Amino acid sequence: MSVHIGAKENEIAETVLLPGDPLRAKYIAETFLENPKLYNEVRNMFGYTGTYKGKQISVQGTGMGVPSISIYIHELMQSYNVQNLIRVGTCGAIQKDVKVRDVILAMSASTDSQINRLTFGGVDYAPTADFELLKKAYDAGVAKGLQLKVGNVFTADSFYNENSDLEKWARYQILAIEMETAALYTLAAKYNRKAISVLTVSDHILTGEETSAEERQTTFNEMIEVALDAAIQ
Ligand SMILES: O=P(O)(O)O[C@H]1O[C@H](CO)[C@@H](O)[C@H]1O
Ligand SMILES: O=c1cc[nH]c(=O)[nH]1
Repeated sequence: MSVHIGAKENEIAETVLLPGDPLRAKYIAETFLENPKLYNEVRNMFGYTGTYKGKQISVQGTGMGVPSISIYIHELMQSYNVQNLIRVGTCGAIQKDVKVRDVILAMSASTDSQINRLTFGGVDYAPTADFELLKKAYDAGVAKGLQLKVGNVFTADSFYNENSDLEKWARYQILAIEMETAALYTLAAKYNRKAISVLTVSDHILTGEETSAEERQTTFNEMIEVALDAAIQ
């Protein structure tokens, strides 16, 4: 096992879905995977492996924010040789034409996290999705008839931030705010692995519109199916 993941060698698939919420990991495993086996309960950050349309897939909760996801994906890549990392997360929209319940593919991620500036001596690094996975996810969404939004998201270090200039981020074409993708793309690049973030708009930050619990579940299903269909292509 690694420090935070209690799986044995070979218990984790080479492709892993990564929700922030460990209960979303449980929901995905129990709803979409055949024969799901729980491999991690350390800190209740559930991880499961099962099969989807005949291919072995794992799903691992990451917790919220850059430090938390960084721990899990580091250990998945370094201790379990995971090759494909697909975040399935929620986000808050900041563009008028991005609606609650839309599914977003994050082509790139801007951030106020200092993690890359610390790594690169104050120089900016551009965290970017893997093109192959991005295309697979896009094709999977189109095949399902979804109007996907594709573009730059913003990975924020704080959920409650009084100082963020959302109008400026929107003017610079940021689609939505979430809290992990910049770290996912940067660490995947560091270890030469493939990563994509597939996000559901759970709320609209400008209008205050939110999804109901039931609507969230249905919309989450679309995001999860896009991620799983991209994983098996
Ligand atoms: O729904 P998840 O995947 O946790 O993603 C979003 O939700 C959390 C904030 O509520 C942050 O982790 C943010 O990135
Ligand atoms: O990080 C997040 C996630 C969902 N909604 C937000 O406003 N922010």
